[in-house]
Amino acid sequence: MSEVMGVSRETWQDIGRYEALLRTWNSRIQLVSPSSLTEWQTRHVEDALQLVDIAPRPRRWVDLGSGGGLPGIVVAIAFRGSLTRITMIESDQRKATFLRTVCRTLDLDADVLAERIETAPPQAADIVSARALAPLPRLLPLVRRHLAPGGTAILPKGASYRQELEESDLTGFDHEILPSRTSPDGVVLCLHAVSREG
Ligand SMILES: C[S@@+](CC[C@H](N)C(=O)[O-])C[C@H]1O[C@@H](n2cnc3c(N)ncnc32)[C@H](O)[C@@H]1O
Repeated sequence: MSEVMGVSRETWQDIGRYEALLRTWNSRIQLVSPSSLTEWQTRHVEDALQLVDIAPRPRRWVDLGSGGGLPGIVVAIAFRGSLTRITMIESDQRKATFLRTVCRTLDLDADVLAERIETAPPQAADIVSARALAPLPRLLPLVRRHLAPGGTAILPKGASYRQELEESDLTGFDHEILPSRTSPDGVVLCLHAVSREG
């Protein structure tokens, strides 16, 4: 277990503490679908950890629509002790309370904005992630609001990604499509915000 995806024993211990909190709270507020918990490790944890491998040393990471903390909490655990600062934006107050409880209990260097992504102060992050939040055409304005020039959006997507790309205005981005390690039909879409200069 400690060797999975090159993650340390301490990180797995923290992920285990997060899982315990999530399972307890999930009986009161639905943070993830209960049926998905049977595949907790692959469907949620490894799905989030693959994003960390794509962005090895960011300074500011913002996760949009974090829900129960996926990928935001897993990212914060994985970057514990580094210079990376994580912010999760989640407008549902009960979910935001859960996220703050996890951050406090695990002493994570992360914060939670219980606000709408559209009106939260722009974060100028060098990495923006969003999982299961919205189709790409609706997601792009939200990403643009919080991404710094030269930053990268890392977006796990399902089989509909081709159509979403066709329907999106990617002006200002170079894009890269990486196969998902955890979902046979899925990809991780990376959008690099290119400089307008030159
Ligand atoms: C389908 S859930 C996905 C949660 C998590 N990212 C995951 O993969 O499990 C989408 C989350 O985004 C939040 N959300 C949706 N629109 C939002 C907005 N405009 N501003 C902030 N949060 C939003 C919802 O409250 C919900 O928790």
